[in-house]
Amino acid sequence: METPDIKTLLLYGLTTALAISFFRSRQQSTIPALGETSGLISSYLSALRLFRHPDEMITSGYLKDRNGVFRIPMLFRWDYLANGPQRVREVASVSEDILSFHEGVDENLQTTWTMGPEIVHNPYHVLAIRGSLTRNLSRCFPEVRDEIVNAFDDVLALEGEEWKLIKVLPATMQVVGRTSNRLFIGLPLCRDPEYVQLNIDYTVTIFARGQLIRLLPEFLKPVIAPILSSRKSSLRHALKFLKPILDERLEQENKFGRDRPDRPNDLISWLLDDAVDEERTTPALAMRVLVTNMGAIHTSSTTLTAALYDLAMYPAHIGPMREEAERVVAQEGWTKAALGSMHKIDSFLRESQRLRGAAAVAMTRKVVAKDGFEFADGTTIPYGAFVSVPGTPVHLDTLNYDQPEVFDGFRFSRIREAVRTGHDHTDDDAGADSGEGNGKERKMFNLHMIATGTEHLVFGHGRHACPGRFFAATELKAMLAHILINYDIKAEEEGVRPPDMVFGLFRMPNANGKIWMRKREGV
Ligand code: HEM
Repeated sequence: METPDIKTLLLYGLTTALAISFFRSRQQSTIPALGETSGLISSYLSALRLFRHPDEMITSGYLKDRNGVFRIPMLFRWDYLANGPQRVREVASVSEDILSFHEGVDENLQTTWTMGPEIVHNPYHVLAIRGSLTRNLSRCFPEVRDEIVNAFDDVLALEGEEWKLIKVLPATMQVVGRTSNRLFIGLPLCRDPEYVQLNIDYTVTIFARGQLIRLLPEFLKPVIAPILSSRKSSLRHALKFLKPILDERLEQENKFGRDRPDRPNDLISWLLDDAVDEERTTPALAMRVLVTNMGAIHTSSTTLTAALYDLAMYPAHIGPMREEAERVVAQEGWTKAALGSMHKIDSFLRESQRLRGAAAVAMTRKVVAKDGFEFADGTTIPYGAFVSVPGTPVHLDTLNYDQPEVFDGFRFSRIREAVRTGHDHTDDDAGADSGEGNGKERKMFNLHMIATGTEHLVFGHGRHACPGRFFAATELKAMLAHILINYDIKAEEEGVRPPDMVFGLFRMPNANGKIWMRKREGV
């Protein structure tokens, strides 16, 4: 079969878009809408306005009724946004058969076609990440640390004490790609530039192909989506690297079982702990490695990039965090437990995520219950619709944070310190959504980088909160501490932070931004 040409694809896309928008413009709802609902053109113009000014528009919907629900115009549909801590808790806790995270991702990224239906219907890799991977972080930390040191050396390639202008995002992608794969697959593959690049590119490919496939009418997908999808070619490329390793590991597992002293402690073993039937094959395992990389690389490298822009923009934070990193490492060495004592570094990363890490919306779910999803107050979201919660507006709400617009890197460590020393007089139940224990204990926990809450949504919240965040926090804190101890850093232009890039509801740090770096004297 021949690949359809671009004109044919555009024609399909346009026809579908028009049909859907016609339907959309007629959709009735009592839930207030942002923008025009009355006509085809006007509703498209509203969708376009939302694409260009997402934060501004969604904030206006949020502030109109902080506990309400409102609709926003997307290209093909109306999405619902639920405001207020009570509704965030409801969305966070409802089961997959009512509000589905995976069906939502499937529709937005066309997972069925781009990665395979088993990723939607049997996401067992999530269990491996939340369980075994997280439990093994302390034990695997020496390898993670070793890779961080080597990767920064190789990628920055700094000589002597000369300042060098570094393009941040490509550098952090390489470092995070290598470090993640040191944990997932180990040496020497984690240092193979082609393998690392394949994993970096995979996410971009999935997003691009997924958007194209989304334009197709459902009845054409079984025929055209496999041609547009890169699923087979990406898998073939991954197998070039992973097949020998996976073949051997499956053979050993079948021969000797899992209880053997020389069983490697890596993602392959953690996946094999839960993989059954057709998942215990080389291609199926290779696909899970790709998918785990997809969750890990871009998220963590954009977080580190944003934090480095903040470090260069607000250099007064460098001294106290450097002092903390040097002191803790001198006392405890480079261990995962030592990172737990780096409160300022943890706080800085959390603050950077609060201001730069949230998109305009968070926690997107698809309503899959046939009767729709009903909030406790009776507000109902219809079957098939998408519901999310506002992201940036929550992080910038004065009800949640003091002077929310201000970057205050030690905002969270200061409160932790005040709670620890008994000088904190704010409400003991503040942010009581996450963490265990009562009062003081819970409040301390809620301020850690990995703590999610109704007022901190960068990792989502509730049953689908990012399972990789414990690893992400470990590697990011170790990376920032390493940078502070070993390098000097300053903005390309003093006082100027490269502007974030915003594409509709997505936000990321500037991909072309640069900072100056040099090796510190005497280290
Ligand atoms: C700073 C880094 C990271 C950020 C900001 C981040 C953010 C997120 C967010 C927002 C979600 C969706 C939560 C929701 O809708 O409730 C998510 C889910 C997920 N993340 Fe992360 N993530 C990061 C790192 C990682 C890493 C390192 C891994 C893998 C080791 C990972 C694997 C996943 C997976 C598998 C899911 C899907 C969870 C599910 O199916 O229930 N993430 N992440």
